[in-house]
Amino acid sequence: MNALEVRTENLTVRFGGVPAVDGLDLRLAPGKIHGLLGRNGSGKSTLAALLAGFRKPDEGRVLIGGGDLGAARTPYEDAVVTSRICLIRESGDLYDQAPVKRVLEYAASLRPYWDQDLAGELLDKFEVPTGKKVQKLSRGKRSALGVILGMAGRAPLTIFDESYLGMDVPSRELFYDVLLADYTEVPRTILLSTHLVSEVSALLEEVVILDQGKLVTQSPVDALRGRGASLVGPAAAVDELTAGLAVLAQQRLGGTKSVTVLGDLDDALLAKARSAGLEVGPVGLQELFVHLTAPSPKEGNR
Ligand SMILES: Nc1ncnc2c1ncn2[C@@H]1O[C@H](COP(=O)(O)OP(=O)(O)OP(=O)(O)O)[C@@H](O)[C@H]1O
Repeated sequence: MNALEVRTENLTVRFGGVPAVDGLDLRLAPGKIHGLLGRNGSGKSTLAALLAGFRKPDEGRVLIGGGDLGAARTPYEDAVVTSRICLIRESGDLYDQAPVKRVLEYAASLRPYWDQDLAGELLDKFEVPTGKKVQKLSRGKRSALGVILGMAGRAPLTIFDESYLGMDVPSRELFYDVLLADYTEVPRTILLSTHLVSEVSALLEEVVILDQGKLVTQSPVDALRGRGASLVGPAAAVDELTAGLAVLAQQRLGGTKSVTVLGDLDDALLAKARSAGLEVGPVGLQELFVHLTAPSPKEGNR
């Protein structure tokens, strides 16, 4: 498996003295699909640019190693490392005046692991016309082109920074399917930066959550989802069993209620819930994300 490992040490970038990425110590294990989650302005794009070597940190460092690179090195101004990293941003970073086929040829010339057959297959699937200039593509087709470049590049570290936001729901679904199928065939380290948490949660193995440039948590998804539970069933029974617990979210439909609680449920409570006919499951990633990144009452906007 040619997948890169990413580490950051005290990684910091400031704009006008205000930190956008603030002392991050991270490790992205090789060969996994990681989610980079955070609210608007939390530092996701800045972090993605740092990992890809597009930007120099003000403090600390990024270390990329493993796969065919071997010993870890910093990506900034290192062409060997950056040729193995593909960052696709929402803007696309595409040359507007060029026809799609030129953009693809250019990407193929830069990317050591480029797969032309995959590119062709994805162009058909996403129905992106190769003869048109990039400038003439709709927003959704530009996003699809970004996704095609990111997937066909098969870079050992591939980062999608909200690059698929311009796509409609069926196209995003297609992207998730294509990503999973190709990752299974050719495992690499993938980082998906997004706030569409519920859409991508099934794809993710690990998540990094940022808030105001700081690390809130880095965890395998299963461990994170185990930090709480959801109980669904007759409203009266759900209310009785969740009284006094930390409730993250609740929903009622007729006589049925669903409540998400934080914290471990003890065995006695779980047994009671099951005997009352309630369904007990793990907490949703989106609900946890909202909880973990909720502004504290004293904080204003940045
Ligand atoms: N070039 C820049 N100049 C000044 N401030 C910047 C610049 N780029 C980012 N910032 C600021 O840094 C912080 C983090 O921005 P960043 O774009 O990394 O967040 P994000 O999580 O990607 O946000 P979003 O989800 O809205 O895209 C924000 O406060 C933003 O205003």
